[in-house]
Parts: sequence; structure tokens; C-alpha cells
Amino acid sequence: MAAAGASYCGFTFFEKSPRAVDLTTARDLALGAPVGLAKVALTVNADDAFLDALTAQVPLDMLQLHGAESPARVAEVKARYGLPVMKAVGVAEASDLAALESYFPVADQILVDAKPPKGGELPGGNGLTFDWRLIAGRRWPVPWMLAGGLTPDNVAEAIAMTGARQVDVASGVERAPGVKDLARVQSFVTSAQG
Ligand SMILES: O=C(O)c1ccccc1NCC(=O)[C@H](O)[C@H](O)COP(=O)(O)O
Repeated sequence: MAAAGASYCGFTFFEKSPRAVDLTTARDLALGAPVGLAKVALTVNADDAFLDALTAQVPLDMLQLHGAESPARVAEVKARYGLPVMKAVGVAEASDLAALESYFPVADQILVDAKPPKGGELPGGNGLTFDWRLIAGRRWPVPWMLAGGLTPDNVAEAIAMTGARQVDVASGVERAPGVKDLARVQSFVTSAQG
């Protein structure tokens, strides 16, 4: 990942995900990660017991909260663990932007992601885009990252349309669910860098 030019790597803690890792695997991967590659744990409505174990065992640079965590819970997690918190917010229509804005006072970053399909199993990593025109030209007071269905083929257009300065991808650089394809990662980074 770092060799391809990525700035972040994510460890997914969600059992049903094809990308799910356990604490031991995440710890080994994190310890082997090069300096400068930010290690992010993706959790979904995690309780303190899990976050206590996670932060004790895995050296992390950031927590990404990908569930229905409220702004108050985001603030609580940030204070309890002393790590920067990225809150993921699903966008499908203009009205979703109000929810996104409610995290500005508490989150260090916002992941502006596609909303998962109703009844779907995964809160993220679904390979779905959203209508980028919904956020085109927006200026927000908190750093944010665009996600949702990005691929080496569409990431440049997504950046041009939204003005995103950071992008995130899961399924769009895989050759099978949960199996990253390094050539696609490289191609994604090259396309994103323009
Ligand atoms: O990727 C997962 O399997 C996942 C599972 C549970 C919570 C979050 C998950 N991914 C979070 C991400 O930040 C993804 O990179 C993001 O949703 C974009 O995914 P994709 O559309 O597949 O690029």
C-alpha cells in the first residue's frame, strides 16, 4: 500500500466483511507497516470493551467509526482513547448532508461515503457510488475524504467533480472480495494523483 503511494491503511473490524481481521492479525500488520502510513481501525457501533482491547493491542493512528455513532459518542471515543476520529457518513440525497454537518464539531475527519443498500449486510465497502453533484463545490470546516464505489477508472472524475483532497477505496482495488490487487492499488493512486 505504502509503496503504491497510499497514505492510510484500514483494518476492518466487522465480522461479516470479506475484509474483516482479528486483533492479532491487525496488530501484526500494524507493527509491520512503514512509518508514514497511517493505520486506521474501522469499527461499527463498537462498545468501550472492544475499543479498549483494540487500542491496547493494535498500534493505531486513527479510529474510523462506521456505524450509527452519534456526535456525542464520537466525542466520547475521541476523549477516551486520545486518537483522532474519522466519522463515516452515508450520502444518498441532499438531506443526508445535515447529518454530516452535525459531526463537524466533534470529528477530526469525515468520510463522505455512499449510503449502504437497505437490508444490505455491510455498512461500507459496497462498491456503490453516490451522486457526486450533491457535494460539488461544498466547503467544509473539517478535513474530509471521499469514498464509495471509487475505482482506478472513475477516481479522477470524482475528484474533479467534488474537489476532494483525499479519497478512500475498498472493493474498487480488489481482484476478489477482500483480496487487494496491488496493480489496481497502484493504478488508483496514480489516477487520483492526476
Ligand atoms: O469495507 C468493508 O468491508 C467495511 C465493512 C464495515 C464497515 C466499513 C467498511 N468499509 C469502510 C470503508 O471505509 C470503505 O473503504 C468505504 O466504504 C468504500 O468502500 P468501496 O465502495 O468498496 O470502495
